[in-house]
Amino acid sequence: MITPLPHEKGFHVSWDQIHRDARALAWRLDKRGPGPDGSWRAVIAITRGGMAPAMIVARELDIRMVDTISVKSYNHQTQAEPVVLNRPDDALMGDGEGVLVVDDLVDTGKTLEVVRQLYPKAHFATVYAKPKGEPLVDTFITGVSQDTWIFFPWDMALQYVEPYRGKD
Ligand SMILES: O=P(O)(O)OC[C@H]1O[C@H](OP(=O)(O)OP(=O)(O)O)[C@H](O)[C@@H]1O
Ligand SMILES: Nc1nc2[nH]cnc2c(=O)[nH]1
Ligand SMILES: [Mg+2]
Repeated sequence: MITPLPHEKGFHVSWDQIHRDARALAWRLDKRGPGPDGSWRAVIAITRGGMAPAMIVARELDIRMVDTISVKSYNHQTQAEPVVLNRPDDALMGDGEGVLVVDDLVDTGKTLEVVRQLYPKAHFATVYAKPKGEPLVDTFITGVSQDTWIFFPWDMALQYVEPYRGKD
């Protein structure tokens, strides 16, 4: 078990924001693949957080070959060693050349490290990146400080909040 780091700040991402940021990621990756026309062979989502961004990237870049690699690292905010629970066929993946691997974020980089070992020639893209994980990611959109916990819309619900005057 790895000791959890304190997260002093929260960065709350709405559906609208993740949609915009995942689109920006797709546009940045457009025509940057190793295909003759700059295309990518496939999009691989790192589940579960990478699934929504990977879907948006695949849609924007018109890539129909989409698969998943299942990696579990965190239980809520507590980190453990990443475990690969399921992965695509080796026939599709090879060494990863021409494949876009997408995740919602890179934090310590442990998850990407494990997937990179499996597919060293793949291109690794995340929507958000914390400083420790930046060396592990090839393309990302927004940098977030290490002491921030990112809250995604699929982990949240709208809630009643007391009026400001009603507190104390
Ligand atoms: O860079 P790291 O420190 O390894 O952390 C990043 C990973 O942690 C989260 O996944 P998590 O294991 O919580 O699973 P989930 O995607 O199913 O929520 C996130 O979606 C990344 O995949
Ligand atoms: N939702 C979420 N999952 C994570 N896994 C590692 N870091 C984070 C984070 O900041 N937010
Ligand atoms: Mg994840």
